[in-house]
Amino acid sequence: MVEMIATVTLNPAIDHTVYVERFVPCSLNRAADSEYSIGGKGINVSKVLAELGISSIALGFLGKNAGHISDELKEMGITPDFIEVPGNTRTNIKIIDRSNAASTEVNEPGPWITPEWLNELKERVLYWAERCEYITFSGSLPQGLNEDIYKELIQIAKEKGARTILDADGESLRKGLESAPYMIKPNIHELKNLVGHPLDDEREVMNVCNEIISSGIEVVIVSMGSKGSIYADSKGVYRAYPLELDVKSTVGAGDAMVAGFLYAVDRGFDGESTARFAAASSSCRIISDFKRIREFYERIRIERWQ
Ligand SMILES: Nc1ncnc2c1ncn2[C@@H]1O[C@H](COP(=O)(O)OP(=O)(O)OP(=O)(O)O)[C@@H](O)[C@H]1O
Ligand SMILES: O=P(O)(O)OC[C@@]1(O)O[C@H](CO)[C@@H](O)[C@@H]1O
Repeated sequence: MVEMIATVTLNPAIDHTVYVERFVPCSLNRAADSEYSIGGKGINVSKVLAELGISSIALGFLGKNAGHISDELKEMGITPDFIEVPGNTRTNIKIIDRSNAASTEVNEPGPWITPEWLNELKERVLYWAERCEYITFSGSLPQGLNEDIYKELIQIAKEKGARTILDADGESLRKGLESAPYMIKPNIHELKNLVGHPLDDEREVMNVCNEIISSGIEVVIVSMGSKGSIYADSKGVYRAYPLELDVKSTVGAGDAMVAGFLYAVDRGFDGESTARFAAASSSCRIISDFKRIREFYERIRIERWQ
């Protein structure tokens, strides 16, 4: 059993999700429904872990407007250990078109983080890395942080013996890889950005995964939205095909995959079962119902590719 898991969200968010019957750009759209939820990728991982019965510690920066995030996390059984910073936590807008479940997202940049606050965060990562078996680092960077921040934090966590998981994009992902995290979960767009060319053939995606594994990263899961996912470790590569579901929103589906991966690791699953469980967890996220996880776990179609 995993001793403890910490999630790091440097740039949390309040997600304002607006549902419209049919989204028309450049016109007046009327909301059929609207909701606010606490988010940011690491916080979402913690929330799904809680759904799956696993407690976690949530770290990062919170602005003056976001004290309620810690309260809500506590109510879910998650331990918040955020640093309160001047400025506001961002509000990210998610417009969901109910006719096809497509999402249009507008994410704010987030508050400005000074070197002083960053040093405090490094102290907390160091503290929790000594006590946790796994630490996830997910999402975009708030203003003022350098793109090598994940590289540095992963190094700190690894030196204290924690296994690290990175879900990032662009330069922060590229630099983070230099510290060889235990696992990464790029989506297909992030992987294309990383390699710098299109990846139209899925076998090519597999080859890129194999290259990443040979560079010292132990597990790669590439999520491909409605096309499913590819899981790779040193023992095998698995292709998971998606279920046809009545999608409510795909926002946070990738974070649910990371949480599903951690659950599987916690239970000592093999590669195939881990790929299956991570996919099942993301399927639950998109219909907002984690009670069906066992059913989805059984139903997901998996092929061994290597
Ligand atoms: N439309 C869909 N139908 C079925 N499954 C889906 C759909 N969209 C996403 N999924 C499932 O969720 C997984 C993760 O999706 P995706 O690749 O969109 O993650 P992501 O881009 O990291 O998302 P986010 O950043 O919002 O967390 C997919 O691999 C798949 O299993
Ligand atoms: O701007 P980032 O940090 O890349 O992504 C933030 C975000 O879009 O990711 C989550 C879904 O994965 C949302 O809760 C949140 O709004």
